[in-house]
Amino acid sequence: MNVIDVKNLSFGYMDNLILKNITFSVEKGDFLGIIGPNGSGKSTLLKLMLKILTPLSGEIKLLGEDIKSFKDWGSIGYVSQKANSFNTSFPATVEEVVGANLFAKIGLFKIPDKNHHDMILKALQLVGLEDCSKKLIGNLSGGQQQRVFIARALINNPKILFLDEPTVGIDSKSESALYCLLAKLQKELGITIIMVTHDIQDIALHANKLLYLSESGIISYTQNENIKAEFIKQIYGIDLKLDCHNCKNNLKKEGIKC
Ligand SMILES: Nc1ncnc2c1ncn2[C@@H]1O[C@H](COP(=O)(O)OP(=O)(O)OP(=O)(O)O)[C@@H](O)[C@H]1O
Repeated sequence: MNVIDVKNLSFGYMDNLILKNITFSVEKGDFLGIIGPNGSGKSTLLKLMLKILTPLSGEIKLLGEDIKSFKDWGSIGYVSQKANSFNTSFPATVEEVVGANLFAKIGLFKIPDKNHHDMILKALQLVGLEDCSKKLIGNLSGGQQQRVFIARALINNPKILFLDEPTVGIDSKSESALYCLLAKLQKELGITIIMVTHDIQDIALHANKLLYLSESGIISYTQNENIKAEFIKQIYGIDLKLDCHNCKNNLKKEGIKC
């Protein structure tokens, strides 16, 4: 089943056309990596799929429904690029940051009840931070903070999780742990993952589909898991070693369970 269908999509800011006649689809449980040079429109494409922006022309369907009439936004999780620039000196605890996404459900001035606390704890358990719920967000590492933002996006049990450059500013160990977490969400919970990134090596290793946006606003797209290295070679001219065995060994060495 397709959870996202994008057909002949075009978009521009003022008279600057960024995306030209783009068509692709994403199936339930896919991990789609969106790659491409700076300014090619990757974040813009995410914002169109999240209805933050409106297409110039073309069609977007989420979970089988036209985005124009789509209402089930609880099924959609989003970790924006701005999560990276969240003011972490703000005196909020981890559970308050994660619970912020519940206010749409419980109302801004209502106090969360036990059920809501359980939802927060479950989201924190998914990202392995259940012991940090009372800590101030500013006292966590960059990688842990990124996990908190993912927990916030997971709290409503989304079917699709969009992430915009979630590995910016975190070290390679935290980055590996993040990919482990995403694989867990994809494989164990069946969450469809759409991630914008510049990490060609890691995304080619972990995503099962890749979409490359060029500077001219056109996409190249591979749905074939077996030709990801070939796809990257054609676009970037570099040879990638997509050796998952090695990657797992490295994670083991770093003490990360995957
Ligand atoms: N609100 C805006 N108004 C006008 N132009 C914009 C706006 N947002 C983005 N752009 C322009 O649209 C183009 C695509 O931007 P976008 O952020 O989608 O690219 P990107 O591929 O995500 O880039 P990066 O890899 O640097 O994050 C860029 O040229 C950018 O300057």
